[in-house]
Amino acid sequence: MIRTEQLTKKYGSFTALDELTLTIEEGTVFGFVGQNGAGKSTTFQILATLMSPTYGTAYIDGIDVCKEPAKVREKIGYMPDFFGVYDQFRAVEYLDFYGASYGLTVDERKKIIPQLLDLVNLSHKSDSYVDLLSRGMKQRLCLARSLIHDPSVLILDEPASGLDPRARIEMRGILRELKAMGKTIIISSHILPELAEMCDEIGVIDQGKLVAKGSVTDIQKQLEQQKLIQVKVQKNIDQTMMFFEDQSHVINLNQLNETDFEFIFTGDDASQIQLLQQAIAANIPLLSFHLVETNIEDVFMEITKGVEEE
Ligand SMILES: Nc1ncnc2c1ncn2[C@@H]1O[C@H](COP(=O)(O)OP(=O)(O)OP(=O)(O)O)[C@@H](O)[C@H]1O
Repeated sequence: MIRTEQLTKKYGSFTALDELTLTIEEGTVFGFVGQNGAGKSTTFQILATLMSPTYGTAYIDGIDVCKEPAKVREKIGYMPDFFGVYDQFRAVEYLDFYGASYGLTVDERKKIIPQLLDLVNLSHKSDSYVDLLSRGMKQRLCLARSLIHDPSVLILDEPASGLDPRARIEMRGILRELKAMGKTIIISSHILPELAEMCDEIGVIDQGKLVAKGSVTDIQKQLEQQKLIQVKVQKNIDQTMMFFEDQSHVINLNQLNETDFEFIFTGDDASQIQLLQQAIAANIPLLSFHLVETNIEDVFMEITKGVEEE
C-alpha cells in the first residue's frame, strides 16, 4: 500500500533522508519512530506529495508520488505536525470548507461532517469557534479534516504530540477505530511507548536511515542486542579477525588500524562472556576487548523513555 524505494532528501549537502526503503501492507498501522530531526516529517511530506525527493521514489497504492501527485492526494489524508486552523471558523464550517475544497457536494458534506465530528468526539463542539477549542480538540479536528474525502491511507505526523495523558488516550481510541475501518495508517512519534500498543509494525529512523523494523519486541531485541565491541591485539590482527568472524553473533567486522578492529555483537551477556573466553582459550594476544557506547543505544534510550518525561 505504501512503498518507498531508496527515498533520499538532501538539503544542500546535508542528507536528511538516506535511501529509505520501506513497504507497508494494506490495513497496517505502522509506527515511524525517531528522535527529533531523524527525518520523519521529511518522509511524510514526500509521501503527502508536498516535497520532492532528491532521488528515489515512493508509491501509494502503486501510484508514484512524484509522477501523479493529484491521484495520490485522492488516496491520502495527511495531518502535519504543525497545522494552522482558521480561527474565525466554527468547527463545522472548518470541515465544510475543506470538504468543499475536495469537491464534495453540499449533500455529501452534510452527511459526512456529523459522522466525522462524532468519530473524533467533537459533536458537542460543532458550533464552537476553532480558536476556542483546546489543543487536543484542535488536533482531533485536524484529524477529522484529513478524513473528509474518505482516504484509504492516513499519514499522521505526531498526532499526539503536546497532548496530556487523557487526550493521548482519546487520540489512541480514535486511531483504533480508524484501523478497524480498514485504513492503512503511518503515524510518527519520537517515543516508542506512545505507539507500541496500537501499531502492528514499527520502523525506527535515525539520521535519515531506517535502523530497525518489525514488531515492538523485534525492535527492542534488534536495538538492545546491537553492541559495538572494539578489540586491540598486540599482533596477528588478520588471524584474529578471521577467528572472530567465525564466532556466533559477530557481524560487520571492521579493521580500524594495524592493531584495532571493531564488530557488531548481537548476542546476550552470557554469549559475550563465552566469546571472550573462547578468544583467550585460542591464545589470541588480546590487549583490550570493550563495549563502545553507540548511537544506536542512544536512539534506543531516547525512543523508549516514558511519555511523561517529554
Ligand atoms: N528546509 C530545510 N532545510 C534544511 N534542513 C532541513 C529542512 N527541513 C528539515 N531539515 C533538517 O532535516 C532533518 C530532518 O528533519 P525532519 O523534520 O524530517 O525530522 P523529524 O524526524 O520530523 O523531527 P521532529 O520530530 O523534530 O519533527 C533535520 O536535521 C532538520 O533540521
